[in-house]
Amino acid sequence: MKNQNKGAYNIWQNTAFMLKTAWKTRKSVPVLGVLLAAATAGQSVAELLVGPVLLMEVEEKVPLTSLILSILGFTLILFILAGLGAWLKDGGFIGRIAVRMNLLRQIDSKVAGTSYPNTLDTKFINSQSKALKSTSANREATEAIWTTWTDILTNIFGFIVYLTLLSGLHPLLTVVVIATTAAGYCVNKRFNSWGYRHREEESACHERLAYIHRVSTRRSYAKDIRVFGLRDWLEDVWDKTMGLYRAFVARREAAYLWGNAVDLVLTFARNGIAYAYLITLTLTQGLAASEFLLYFNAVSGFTQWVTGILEKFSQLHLQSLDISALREFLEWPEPFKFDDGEPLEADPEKSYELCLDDVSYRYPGSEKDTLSHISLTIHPGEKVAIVGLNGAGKTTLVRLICGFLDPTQGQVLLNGRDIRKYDRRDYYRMFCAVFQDFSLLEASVAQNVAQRVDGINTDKVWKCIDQAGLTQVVRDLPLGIDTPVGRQVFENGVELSGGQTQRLMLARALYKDAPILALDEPTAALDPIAENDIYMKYSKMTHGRTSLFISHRLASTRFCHRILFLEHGKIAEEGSHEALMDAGGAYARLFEIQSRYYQEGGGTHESGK
Ligand SMILES: Nc1ncnc2c1ncn2[C@@H]1O[C@H](COP(=O)(O)OP(=O)(O)OP(=O)(O)O)[C@@H](O)[C@H]1O
Repeated sequence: MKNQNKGAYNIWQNTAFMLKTAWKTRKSVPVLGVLLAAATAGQSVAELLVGPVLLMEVEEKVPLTSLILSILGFTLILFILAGLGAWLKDGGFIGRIAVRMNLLRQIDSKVAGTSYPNTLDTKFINSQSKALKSTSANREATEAIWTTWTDILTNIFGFIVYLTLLSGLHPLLTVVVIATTAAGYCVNKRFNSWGYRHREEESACHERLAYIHRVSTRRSYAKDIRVFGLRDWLEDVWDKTMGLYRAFVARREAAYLWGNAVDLVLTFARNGIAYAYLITLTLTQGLAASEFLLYFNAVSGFTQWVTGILEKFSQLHLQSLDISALREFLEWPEPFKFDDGEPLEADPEKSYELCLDDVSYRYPGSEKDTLSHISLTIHPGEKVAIVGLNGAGKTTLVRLICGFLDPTQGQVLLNGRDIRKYDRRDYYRMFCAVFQDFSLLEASVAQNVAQRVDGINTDKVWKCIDQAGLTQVVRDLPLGIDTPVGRQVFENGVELSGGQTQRLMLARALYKDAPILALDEPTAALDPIAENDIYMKYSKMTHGRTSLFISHRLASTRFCHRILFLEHGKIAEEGSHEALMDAGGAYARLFEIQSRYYQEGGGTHESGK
């Protein structure tokens, strides 16, 4: 485990990373930063010189016209440098945002493409929120680092010019100024790292607050919040978390306060020594007023440059830690093979056999296996149902078959080869799947069906919509297949009912035309007759194709060639519906109970089949 006070990369490595990113996104960003630093330092030097130079001219009694020309010259230089500074600052702004957006996009891409188990891993999720924080605003590390580096360069330019000016004074003075400032920097650095060392605590508060915010504002919670009076609960959790966060911030500020106090004492001592020396020099060697003014300003300015350099490096250190956290996220290890895996071509005309060889699976942190010692072969073209009560392990089994999870023991084989060998993205191309949670896009009907923006085959979209039984519904929409779905992005978007959405998902699965179909209870929200109708439709559409149907409503899947009845993570019974009914075991008992429920309690749908 790496030290939390240190990032995986140092300041220089992170600066190089940002330069590389900027070079690919906006080359102008670092260039404008350097020019801005030169303009700002130049302005400061001009401001330093204006008083002493004019005073010297007065002392030397130069003609009035020369004096006026000097004043005008300085005014012009200051005007140009200030204008140039403002122009460079504005010019770099958009570029800096573009670089940050590039990194944000990389985070999105990592999240969307990462190995599925990472998405269930709390450490990955925490790392993700740190990475998101570092790219979430203009003031955050990935954008603020440019300002910090510009400030450092400004201070270094100023430091060099002022050092040259002060070279006429005693070298010990320069040593004292640098030494006290450096000591302040070291103390500050120690205190400033407090925030980073306690980032997990801060991140936990942010996560919880963000969750409450999501629940409070998400439409899907709106009804429950009202019916169950969840508002009080939400407000309670929010208040308690805010209390924890406030306490955290108070501790952090206390740590920073100590750092600032030590720094203040050192600054006081440093300036005191410097000014005492200058005054002694004036009294003993009789410096001219213009020289006194120049050195006086140079000494105070010089300390400011040195402090500036060290303070900005301290700030850069914090920003570097944030950038390190971002890079660690982007480089988060992938347990699955992607580009380094063997390619696999999904051919709907080819036969595929899926085999689970003594497969067990245990969720990370769990004390027992969710699935244990499952051995199963799904033959090409076979329709297999996986049924069982809630929590039996059906979804977990589908996750293993679809390659979202790898077994903790045993192997999943496709045509006899361990699926871990393949590029996982290629393996996913083998499946068209519909899961319990729909992933409806805020996009047009056609884009939802084809899952792409360009190159949509509209004839195929209409065909799939027709097969899914949605033709009339889509024809009645204002823009047909171009009608946007959902109202979060589009004002004129349409809201589809549960059944219509289900059919749209069916059309999407048909459009994908993959060799294996997996349905994980996508019909849970539908009534049994609608569920049966949908399952039969899927069955018909995917005729001859290997298919998996998961349901806890046993009647929905009795058309399948084989039914696996899952209990406590094991295949308790297996066979056709008729064979299982004849056996009179747990499946038959559950089927009777469910049939009775639908006949007596829920309605007459099951009896009607
Ligand atoms: N991400 C997870 N981490 C830990 N345990 C999990 C996770 N997902 C599921 N489980 C556990 O695994 C067991 C099986 O869950 P699974 O979702 O596979 O069952 P299921 O048969 O599909 O249930 P349902 O019919 O309710 O969807 C449950 O006890 C569940 O709590």
